Amino acid sequence: MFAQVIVALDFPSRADAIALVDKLGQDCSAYKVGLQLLTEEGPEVVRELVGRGKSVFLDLKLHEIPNSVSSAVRAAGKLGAGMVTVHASADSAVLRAAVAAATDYPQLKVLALTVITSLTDNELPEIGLAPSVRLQVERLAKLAAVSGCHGVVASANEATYITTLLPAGSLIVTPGIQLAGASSNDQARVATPAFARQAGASHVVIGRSITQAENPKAAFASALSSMGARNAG
Ligand SMILES: O=c1ccn([C@@H]2O[C@H](COP(=O)(O)O)[C@@H](O)[C@H]2O)c(=O)[nH]1
Repeated sequence: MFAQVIVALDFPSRADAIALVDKLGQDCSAYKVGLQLLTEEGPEVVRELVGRGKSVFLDLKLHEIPNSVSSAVRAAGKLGAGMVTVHASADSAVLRAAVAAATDYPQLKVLALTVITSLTDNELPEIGLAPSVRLQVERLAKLAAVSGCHGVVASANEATYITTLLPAGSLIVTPGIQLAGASSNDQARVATPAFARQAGASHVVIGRSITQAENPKAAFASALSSMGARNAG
């Protein structure tokens, strides 16, 4: 299976985001909308992407009481989002509420966020988590599985063992992807697209390596070709 590339539209405006979408054209079919663009522009930008036939990963990183998470997941489904994120550490009741809310929206997949890719073993003690990223990811991936989530978000470095913890066909979505020669910026658990694909990621999320590249179309093509894929589908 080819891993699909999702380009993160971390932009301050709709105009900037859509300019990038226009540059990539038919090559890219999946985009991530996160807190910056959503807060700046509201849900209309998601509707616009969906209207253009793009698949939208709405990265809300929900961590709330079950009723609020459930309502937000329904709102994501109504917008036509294809994926939405919930912090796995919110607990199994919250994850189950998210999955139940998504059942009315067949296109919508609930992803449980395990450990954010900017963290390493060094930061976990100060936030009261398991002593290693590996252990914390394992705990939360198992929780996601028993709660019925469609997949998880983790770094590509954990993807291989995550595949042994989740039901077959689960999504493993990996941010922290670095193209050759690009900076890792604030990411800590980084990997190349080729590594992520080999490790079993179903999707790679790439932001700045593409959006801030001199030639975003060429950067996107290089990510695809390094994974042995000919197109985004
Ligand atoms: O653990 C996580 C969860 C989400 N993200 C998001 O992915 C992109 C990565 O952007 P880059 O510019 O390629 O670093 C960004 O939108 C994050 O919010 C993540 O990085 N790690």
